[in-house]
Amino acid sequence: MAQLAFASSFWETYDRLEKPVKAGVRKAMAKFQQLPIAELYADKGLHLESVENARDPRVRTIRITQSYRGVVLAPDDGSDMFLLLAVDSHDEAYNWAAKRLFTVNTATRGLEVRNVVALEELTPSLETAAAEAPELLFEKHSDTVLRQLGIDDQVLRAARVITSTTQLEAFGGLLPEDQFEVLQYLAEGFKPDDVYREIVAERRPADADSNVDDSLSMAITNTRGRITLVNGPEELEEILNQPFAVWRVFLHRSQRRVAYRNSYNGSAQVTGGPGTGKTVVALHRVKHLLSRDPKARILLTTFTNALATSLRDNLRRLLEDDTQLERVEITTVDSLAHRVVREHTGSAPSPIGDADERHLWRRVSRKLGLPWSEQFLTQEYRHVVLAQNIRTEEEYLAVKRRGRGSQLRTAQRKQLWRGVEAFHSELDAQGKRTHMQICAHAATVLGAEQQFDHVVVDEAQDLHPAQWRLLRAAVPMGADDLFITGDPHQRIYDNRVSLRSLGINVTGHSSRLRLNYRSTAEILSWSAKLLGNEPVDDLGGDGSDSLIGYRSLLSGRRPLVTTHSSESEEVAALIKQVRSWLDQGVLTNEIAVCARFNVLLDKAAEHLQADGVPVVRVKNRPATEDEGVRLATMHAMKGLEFRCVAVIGVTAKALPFERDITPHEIDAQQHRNDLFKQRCLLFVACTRAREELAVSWSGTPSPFLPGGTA
Ligand SMILES: Nc1ncnc2c1ncn2[C@@H]1O[C@H](COP(=O)(O)OP(=O)(O)OP(=O)(O)O)[C@@H](O)[C@H]1O
Repeated sequence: MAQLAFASSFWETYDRLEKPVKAGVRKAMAKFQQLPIAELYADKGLHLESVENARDPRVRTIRITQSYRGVVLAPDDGSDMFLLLAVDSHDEAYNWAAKRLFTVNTATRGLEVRNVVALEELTPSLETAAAEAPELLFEKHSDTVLRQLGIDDQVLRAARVITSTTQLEAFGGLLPEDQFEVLQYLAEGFKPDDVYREIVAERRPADADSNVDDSLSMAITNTRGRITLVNGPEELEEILNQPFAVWRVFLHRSQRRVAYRNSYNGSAQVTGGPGTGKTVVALHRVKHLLSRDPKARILLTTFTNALATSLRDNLRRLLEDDTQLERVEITTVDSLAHRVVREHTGSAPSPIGDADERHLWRRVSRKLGLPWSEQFLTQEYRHVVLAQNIRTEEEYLAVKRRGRGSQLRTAQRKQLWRGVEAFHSELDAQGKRTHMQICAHAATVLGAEQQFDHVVVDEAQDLHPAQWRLLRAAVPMGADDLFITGDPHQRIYDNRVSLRSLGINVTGHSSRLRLNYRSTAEILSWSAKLLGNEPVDDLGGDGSDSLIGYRSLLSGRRPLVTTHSSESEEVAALIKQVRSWLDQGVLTNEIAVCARFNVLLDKAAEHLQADGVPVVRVKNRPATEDEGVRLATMHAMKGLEFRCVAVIGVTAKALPFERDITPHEIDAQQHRNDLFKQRCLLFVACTRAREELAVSWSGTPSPFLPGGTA
């Protein structure tokens, strides 16, 4: 009987295989566990055969279905260990198999794979270009140093022609995994000793100096981060049957590298477009921190209660040991603030909702005859007063109103401050506080107690400075204090911060993920156009961010974009669309219908139910397995994902929604920010779709939509 192992390259696409192909994988793998090696080779159904012109003679293919082949690495060391590398359509599988070479890293002793054909083709032309280059990326490191870190002859030759980190990243997919990571660390300015400690020492087996076994089976056993060994039929069944569980076992190297870096000398930040696995990385970071220090207490935050519930479920699945979960508080920043204030004062704070806050500002404005709208006042209070923690009139008169595009002279500021005081008195009279005030209060309490050793923040792009102050106060400043993940392109609440000014410095510890695991390339490229050409402020407020290099390896149908003559016609078309997805075998809980406002969702719900389709509101926090097409406003779609998504009512009236847009003449900067926030909202909604996206409207379409309708 053979021993089975699975490589990360296989898992990266496994989830996307059609059901019959997955069944074929299960059947083929079961044979490996049942048949003696000689019978495996003789088995007509499996058809285990070598690949003509393969660069690695140990590469074989197996039959999965009529049109799909699996690629495996067969033992040549007398062992019975087979490694499943990939499953793809017939021609793709052979093409992939023929170009790959597998080697054992001399330093980490792990098994690595390279695209040897592409490397051979590319290196000579780059050598010519490098001869002219003013600077080479690795010129300060000698061959000896690079070799000690596991760089072999072919990679050394390639490394010697690389001129920039962009070029290194472009090379990345071709290079052996551990060696590429070593080069990335060096390119980031790490000293060779630190790279040895972070990568080589972490992975090299303890007995590597005395045991020089370089056999395939030993290398496979040594490669824990990229290869899973599977023992027995039950484990096989479990690993192949868990939907969406792949991320638990394998991280892409760009993800692993940030999640499992032993330690950051301070805070760290990970950005990336939708679906690049930021949440996955945050969860693995928590796992790493828990395992590294058996006493560590961790705060893991996200933006909504629904996302906190899903984080808890996923973390429970990821951790091997249930007691570890007890050391993690998983919550939203507002709930944390609420708890801290409640525990400190002995009574629960009473927060005021957004609508009531606006209403209160309207009252104050009218009462004092202020010349500003409630919207202007709400934003001034939020983006200036609370953001910069302004407590007195003197502070307000002196403050730089960052991010605001209107001027306020001293007399106007004095007048506005009267408004702030009146607003506070009204709140006091009602015994209420805004969420941000509760956060500010909690920050002062936590500052004295510091209840956590590490803080991991997901969906960081929408946090207000008051919320950041609370997070900063929750953990002592030092190594691995905050680990932050977020995407500035998904900023839907227009909170901009300077992390540095809040005592959070991620300089030198900032990484970007570029590979999208969720959506097809067709959905991504269409959705990216929704953002227009506005520069996007980065997460920490130090510069701008972009989606350059952001891509998906998955492909599928182009988004279906349709216009309708009336809302009723649009809803009727929606019912048809949902029916067609259900007919294709998509489950109700894998479909979401999303609109800007609840009125249209109510209408959609009514018609879907009348047609016999069960529905459930995302805000009611259904369990993952609960039946029902998910209905959500665009805001509630944050962080979620579904196989099929219908975004309806994308009209010029809804997006942009005029009431939420500051008029240009009142504040030009805020006007731009408000508009962009709504573009982001549509972008977030559309990028929740894994396989199919349908976008529709009736009447005049939203100007945010890329031109052309179906
Ligand atoms: N290494 C991986 N292998 C396979 N699937 C992965 C991997 N990393 C992430 N995924 C899958 O990709 C999808 C998106 O991941 P995740 O939600 O972490 O992305 P995100 O960057 O947080 O997205 P968003 O910003 O849009 O909320 C999930 O289905 C996740 O399971």
